[in-house]
Amino acid sequence: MNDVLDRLAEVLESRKGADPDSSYVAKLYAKGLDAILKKVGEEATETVMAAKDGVPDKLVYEVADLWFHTLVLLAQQGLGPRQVLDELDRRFGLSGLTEKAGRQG
Ligand SMILES: N=c1c2ncn([C@@H]3O[C@H](COP(=O)(O)OP(=O)(O)OP(=O)(O)O)[C@@H](O)[C@H]3O)c2ncn1[C@@H]1O[C@H](COP(=O)(O)O)[C@@H](O)[C@H]1O
Repeated sequence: MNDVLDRLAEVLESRKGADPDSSYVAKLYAKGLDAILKKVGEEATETVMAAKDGVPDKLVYEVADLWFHTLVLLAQQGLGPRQVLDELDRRFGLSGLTEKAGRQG
């Protein structure tokens, strides 16, 4: 599953320096950080509204838009999904240790 994120991250990287007229991502990069942050904010709001509507397909669609735009943000900042997945993995490891410690205590 992470393969999708890695492959998408590669595409996002390849759009750096691409023609903004031929690529949505290149256009976002050209507009700059504030424009990307605006999209992240909009997609977060649309995600909240979709959850409130209670339509599962709509929620999945909006979360995909949100994830996509956060990946664009990470790429623009010189980061990628790998760092986020590593952080989640680290927390998962920590919580695993906590549960283990709890069981032992
Ligand atoms: N996954 C996506 C993806 N998800 C959403 N979007 C775009 O994100 C925008 C979502 O914004 P909105 O829902 O607000 O729609 P909108 O009103 O058209 O948005 P704006 O033009 O106002 O920003 C739409 O224009 C979608 O086309 C995406 N655009 C591209 N990708 C992926 O990124 C790759 C590179 O895209 P290009 O740079 O266009 O080649 C593609 O191969 C895809 O895999």
